[in-house]
Amino acid sequence: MLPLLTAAQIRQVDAYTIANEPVSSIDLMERASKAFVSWFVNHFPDKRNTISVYCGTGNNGGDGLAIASILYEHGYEFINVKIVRFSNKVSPDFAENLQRLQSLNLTTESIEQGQTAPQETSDILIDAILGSGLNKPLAGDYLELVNHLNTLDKTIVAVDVPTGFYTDGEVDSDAAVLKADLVITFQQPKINFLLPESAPFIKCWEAVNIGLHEVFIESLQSPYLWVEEKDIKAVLKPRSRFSHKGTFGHALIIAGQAKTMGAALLCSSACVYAGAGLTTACIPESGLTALNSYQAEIMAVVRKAYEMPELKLDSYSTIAIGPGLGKDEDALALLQYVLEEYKQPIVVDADALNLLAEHPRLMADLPAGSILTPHMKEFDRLFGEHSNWWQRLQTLQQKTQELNIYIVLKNSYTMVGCPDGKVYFNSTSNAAMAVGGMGDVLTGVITALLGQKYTPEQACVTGVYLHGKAGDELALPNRLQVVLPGQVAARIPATIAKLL
Ligand SMILES: NC(=O)C1=CN([C@@H]2O[C@H](COP(=O)(O)OP(=O)(O)OC[C@H]3O[C@@H](n4cnc5c(N)ncnc54)[C@H](O)[C@@H]3O)[C@@H](O)[C@H]2O)[C@@H](O)CC1
Ligand SMILES: Nc1ncnc2c1ncn2[C@@H]1O[C@H](COP(=O)(O)OP(=O)(O)O)[C@@H](O)[C@H]1O
Ligand SMILES: [K+]
Repeated sequence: MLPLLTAAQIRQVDAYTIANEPVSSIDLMERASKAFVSWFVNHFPDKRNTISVYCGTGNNGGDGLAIASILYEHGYEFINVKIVRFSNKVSPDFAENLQRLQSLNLTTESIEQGQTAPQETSDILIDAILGSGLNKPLAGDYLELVNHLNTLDKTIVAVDVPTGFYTDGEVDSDAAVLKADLVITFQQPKINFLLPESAPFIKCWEAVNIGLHEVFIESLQSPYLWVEEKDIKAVLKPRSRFSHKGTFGHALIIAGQAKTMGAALLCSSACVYAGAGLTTACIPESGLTALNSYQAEIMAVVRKAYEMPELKLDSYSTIAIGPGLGKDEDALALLQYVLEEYKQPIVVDADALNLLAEHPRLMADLPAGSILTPHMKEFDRLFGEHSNWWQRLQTLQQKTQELNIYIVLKNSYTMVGCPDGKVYFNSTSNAAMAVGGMGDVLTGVITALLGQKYTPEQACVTGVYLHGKAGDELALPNRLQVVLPGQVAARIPATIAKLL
């Protein structure tokens, strides 16, 4: 897991690395700039590109100067360096890199205070004006320059952070930010890159490792963690030779209504594909034929209106409740029954979440370690309206600790909040997965993993990763704009196989 740090923590790590590793500040800057260029060259291999590098006079600008030199040495000939001299403060590494640059045959020009931005003829602009040192919203000359550059319709590649963008804390949707087509960021994605409010400012980003002191990074104990493939590989367990269906748990999925049987089918089917030994769906009578024809492997317990089905809850190793369940009295009675009778962690999704929101007293009855899987709207119904995602992230940490549960807050970088306050950010999934029913599949996958004796934390983190990865494997190679939930469910075994 890659710890995600705030800007203040990153400054600490930079300083610690320089003090404790055999690397000077200027060499660390050189390392970062080389890492930037190695990605840049991948994206823009044509050396005839005309490139303007806008450099502030702090360390972000220092990176910009080093990047200009390295690009030039790589054979990019058409480089203009534009030094934004709006401040009299100059960082030592900036000054040193400026001196180094002067030995190369590169055109540099300065943009002075109060001066309007000069003509721009380059195709690509590299933004090294301000980075993680941002400490107030842009104003004055900076604001004017950024607004002007935003009107030019050029390809903008930001160094570390787009100028004007806060890497943590609340993001103002009206903020003045130099909008980046690509951000090549150092060491780790910045926390706010992972929240939807970054969308207007950042089209895409890449993180490049610059070798900051990893032991010190760990020692900061950031609650925010980025999940990588190696983390999932370390958790997934291959099946042993003498295993049998009883080894992998019996999952009960309480879901579906006449008009929303699809949710029950998708959820139960995903549970089967994600490896549950046995899967039983508790569904309305009207859905039985659909269930049997959709997936022969699923067993059924039939519900009749106004009648509690006979459920021997203790015979199940795990229970999920909610997809397509509806919110009528029967649904509420079922939820209450499960909360009263079942003492192991359960998975609560969709309508069961909405029932919890309408009857918040029930939340105290959730078995310890249970998993809620809301999307943004369900989350706000449960815990109140939020005006931004940073606030939602804080509530996620607060509620998981208070209720001793896990919350999977679904998004393009789905967050898994844990009872100890940790939050995992998922690195898989894509917009082709924005299709109704996709969440039902996720619930099925998490439930199956829980039944296979993964801990609730592992079930959430691994389930979210596998679900997104299956969607990526289906959509990305062929640039599909749409993948269907049923396809994602059926893909899960192949996704797991690849990781094992
Ligand atoms: N050794 C290091 O510390 C490393 C730093 N790196 C680079 O250094 C950057 C951070 O550098 P700095 O801390 O020098 O900060 P920046 O270069 O981001 O900003 C420079 C200075 O501008 C001022 N400023 C902030 N917000 C402003 C605003 N709205 N209007 C006007 N002035 C403002 C601040 O005094 C700030 O220190 C990173 O983003 C990264 O690019 C990399 O070279 C990796 C190593
Ligand atoms: N733009 C996107 N990028 C990445 N993942 C997405 C995107 N849109 C949706 N998803 C994923 O699809 C699922 C949608 O869940 P949800 O909204 O509950 O769907 P439903 O209620 O229809 O089943 C979530 O796991 C979410 O992470
Ligand atoms: K920048």
